[in-house]
Amino acid sequence: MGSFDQNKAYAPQEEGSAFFDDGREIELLHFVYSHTNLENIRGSPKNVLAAIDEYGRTKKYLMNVGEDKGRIVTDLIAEVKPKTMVELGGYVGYSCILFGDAVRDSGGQRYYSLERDPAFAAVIMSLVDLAGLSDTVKVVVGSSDESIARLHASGALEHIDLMFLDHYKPAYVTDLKLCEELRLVTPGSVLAADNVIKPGNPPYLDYVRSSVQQKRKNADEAGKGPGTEGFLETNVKMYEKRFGDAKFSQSKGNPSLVYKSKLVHSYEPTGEPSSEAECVRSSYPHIHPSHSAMLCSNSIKFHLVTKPHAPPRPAALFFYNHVPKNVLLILLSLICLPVSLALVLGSFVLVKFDYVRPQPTRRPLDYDDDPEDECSPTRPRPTRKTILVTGVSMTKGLAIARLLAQRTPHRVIGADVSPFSPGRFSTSISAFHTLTAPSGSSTKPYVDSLLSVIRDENVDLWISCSSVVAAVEDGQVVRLAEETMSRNGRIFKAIQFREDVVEKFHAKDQFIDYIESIGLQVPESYRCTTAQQVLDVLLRATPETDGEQKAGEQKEKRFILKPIGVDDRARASMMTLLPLASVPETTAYVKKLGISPSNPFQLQQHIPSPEYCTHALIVQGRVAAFTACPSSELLMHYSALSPTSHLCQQMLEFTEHVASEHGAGFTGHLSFDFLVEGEGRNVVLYPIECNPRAHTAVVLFEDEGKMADAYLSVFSRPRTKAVDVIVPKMPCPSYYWAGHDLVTLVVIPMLSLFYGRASLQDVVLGARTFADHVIYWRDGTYSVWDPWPFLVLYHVYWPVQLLLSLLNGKKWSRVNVSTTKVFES
Ligand SMILES: C[S@@+](CC[C@H](N)C(=O)[O-])C[C@H]1O[C@@H](n2cnc3c(N)ncnc32)[C@H](O)[C@@H]1O
Repeated sequence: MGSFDQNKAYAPQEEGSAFFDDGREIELLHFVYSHTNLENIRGSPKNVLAAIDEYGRTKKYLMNVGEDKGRIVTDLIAEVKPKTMVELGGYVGYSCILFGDAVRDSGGQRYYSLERDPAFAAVIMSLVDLAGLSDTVKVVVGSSDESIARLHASGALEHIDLMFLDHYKPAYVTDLKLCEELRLVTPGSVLAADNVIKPGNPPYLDYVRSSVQQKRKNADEAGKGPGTEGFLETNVKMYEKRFGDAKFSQSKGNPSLVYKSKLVHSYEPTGEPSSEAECVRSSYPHIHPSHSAMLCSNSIKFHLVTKPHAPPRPAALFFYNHVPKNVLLILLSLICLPVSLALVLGSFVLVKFDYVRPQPTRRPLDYDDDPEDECSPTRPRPTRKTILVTGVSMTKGLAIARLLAQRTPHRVIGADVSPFSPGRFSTSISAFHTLTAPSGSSTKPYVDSLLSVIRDENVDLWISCSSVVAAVEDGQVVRLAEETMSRNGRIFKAIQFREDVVEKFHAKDQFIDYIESIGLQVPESYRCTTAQQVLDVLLRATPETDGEQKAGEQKEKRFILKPIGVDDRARASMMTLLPLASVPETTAYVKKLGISPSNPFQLQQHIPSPEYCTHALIVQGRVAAFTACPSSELLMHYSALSPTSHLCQQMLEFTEHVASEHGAGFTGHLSFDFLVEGEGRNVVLYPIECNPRAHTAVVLFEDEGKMADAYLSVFSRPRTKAVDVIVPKMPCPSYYWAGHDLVTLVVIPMLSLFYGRASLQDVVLGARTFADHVIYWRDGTYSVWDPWPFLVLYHVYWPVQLLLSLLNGKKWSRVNVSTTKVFES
C-alpha cells in the first residue's frame, strides 16, 4: 500500500450521524450541474468522479468509497470481468460510476446499484445519466433484501459475478445469505466488502471465515436470527431517522459454500489513518507468498475481498468407487424398470387412442425426391432411396434417423458398433447392422464393415454420426465408397467430410492455425510437445512479481492446457488454470501430464466468458441448417438460442465463412465451441474447438420437418441462389436426459445428505430442478411414438456397459448418456 496524497483528502467526517442526509447530496447535484467544466463532464465518468471528489474536498465530506479504495475494486473487476455486478448501497453514485464504468470496459453487461433512500437514488440516477452510463447501470430503489428478491423473481438477476457490499453493516450477512439461497452467489462469485474492520463488521467476518460445519450448526440453532450485536451503535442507528428499525432477511443461506478471503488495505477518501490491524492470509491461489506477508502489516483502512468456492473436497464417498458406483447404477436401473415399462405401455395407449398429437406423417414419394434430375426433360420415376445412419446408439444418430423416417418416404437403416444400440430398437429403423469397433491403430475392420453395409444395402445416402474415435475413418469411408459406387455407375452421397478435412478441423492446433489463417480471431494458443515449452510460455506470460501489483500494470494471464489427441484423463483436469500458486507447483502439474511429441498439448489463453456450442449441416459448401446453444456441463442440457439473436447470427456468419472457404465439395456436419465476450452488438467470438461431425444439439430440430429436406438437398445440384438456413422451430423446448438428471440431481444429493455431505436444501433444490425438467423440458431419447430406445438405453445398454466395466475392471470417471461416451479414469 502506498502513501496517501493529502491534496486529494476529503473534508473530515463530522461527528455522530451529521455527515450525511442533511441536504448535501442535493447540494452536490447543484455543484456538479453548475460546474464551469460541465460540458467536459457530460459523458465522462472520469470527470463526473472528479467533480464529486472536488465537492468532497472543498465543500463537505461524502461517504464515498473514494479513489484509493475504489482502485482495489476496479482491479478486481479487471480480473474477474463480471458479466453482472451488484453493489449494495449506492449513496450519491460514486462507486456506481467508478465500478459501472470499469464493468463496461471489461466487457460486462449490467451493474445494479441497490439504494434504499429514494432521494439518494435520484442523485445516483442523475449523475449516472450525466456520465453516460445509463445503458450499463440500473439503479434499484428500495431495501437491498427486497430489491435482491425482486430482481431475482423477475429473472432480471440470475447470477452475481461480483458484489460490492457497502450499505447497512448488519445487513451484510443477511443479504449475503439471501444471495446464496437464491443461488445468485455461487462458487466463482467474488465479494468485496467495505469497512469490515473499521467501523467493523465482526458477524460478516465470522460468517465468511466459518467452515461448513460451523455454518450448519449456526443455521440449525432455532430462533437465533440475525441481529445488531457486535456493531457500533452509530452504525446500527445511522439510518434510523428515515427508516426506523431495520428488518432483515431471515434466509439461512447456503452453508455448503465456504470462502477464501483476503484483507486489502487502503485509505478512506479523507486519508484518515487508523491504528487497527487485522491480518488474513490470502487464499487466492495466484497471490505470491510475499504479497500475502505484506498483508500482515498494520493496516489503515481496507476491504475484505472474498471468493466463495466449493469446500475443499474431502475423501470421495464410498459410492464414487468403482464397484459400488457400477452396482448402484445397475440397481437403480432395476428399481426404475417398472416406471419405464409403464411409460412404454402408456405411450402405446396414448398413441392408440389418439391422446397425443399425430406422428409427423411420411409424405408420398414424388419428384422432389429425385432432385438431381429436376432439370431433365425426360424425368425418370422417382425411386425410394436407402438412407444409412451410423451411430444410432447416440441421441444424435437416433434423432436424425427418426426425422428422416418420419418426414421422408425413404427407407432408413441404422448401424452401430454396439449390438445393444438403443437405435436398433427404434421403429424408424428398417434394418440394423453391427459394425466392428475401431480399436487403437487397427481401423481396417471398422472401415471394411461399414463399406460392406453401404455396398450390400445399396445405400444412396449415408449420414455419419459416428463417435470421435471413428471420425477420421469415416472420412476414409466416404472416399472409398464414392470411388466404388461410381465404378458401379451408382450415385452415392454422404453427409461426412473427407479425412483431410476431418483431420484439419479435429486437431485443436491445426484448427486454430486455420482460423487464424482466414483472418478470424482466435485466443492466444501454443502447440507444446514438451513440458518445458509449456513452462516457458507460462513464465514469460506471467512473470513473478515481488510485491503489490501497481495500478495500470497488465493483469496476470491465465491459461488452460488441453490434450490435442483423445486423452480422457488429461481432459478431466483441463480446466485447471495455470500457472498455479508457485513455480514448483506449476512445474509438477505440467510434468505429470506426459506431454511429448506423440502426446502434444495445446496451451490456450483462458478467457473467462460464457461458452456456446453450435451444430450446422453443411451441404455443398453452404450452411443448410444451423442452431446454437449455451454449453452446459457434460453437454446434457440443450436450449436453443433465438435464431434471430445477434449472437446466433454472428456464430452462423462465422460458420458460413468457414463453409464458403471450402467450395461445393464440402458436405458434412460441423460444430464449433465459442467463448463469447461482451453482449448485443459488441460480442467478440473466440472459437476454441471444432468438431467436424454431428452434435447432439441436432435434437433441437425434432419439430422442424424442413430439416429432412435439408439432408436430401445433397442430391440437388449446387445452389447458385441463396437459400434459407433451416433453424429449429420456435418456440423450441429445452432438452435433458432423464437418466443423467435422475442421478445428478436426485440420487447423488440424497446419498450425500445421508453421509452429511449435502444439506436438505441441496436435495430439495435438486429434486425441484429435476421435476421442472420432467414437466417442462423434453427428454432427448424418449418419443411417444417410438419409446423402445428409451427403455433399451436405461435398462439394457447401460446395465450391460456397467456390468462389462465391473468384469473387465476398466474404471471410468463420467459417462455421457446421450453420446454413450465413457470417460476413462
Ligand atoms: C456508505 S454509503 C455507500 C457509498 C457508495 N457505495 C459509494 O462508495 O459511493 C451507504 C449507502 O447504503 C444505503 N443503504 C443503507 N441500508 C441499505 C439497505 N438496506 N438497502 C439499500 N441501501 C442501503 C444508504 O442509504 C447509503 O446511501
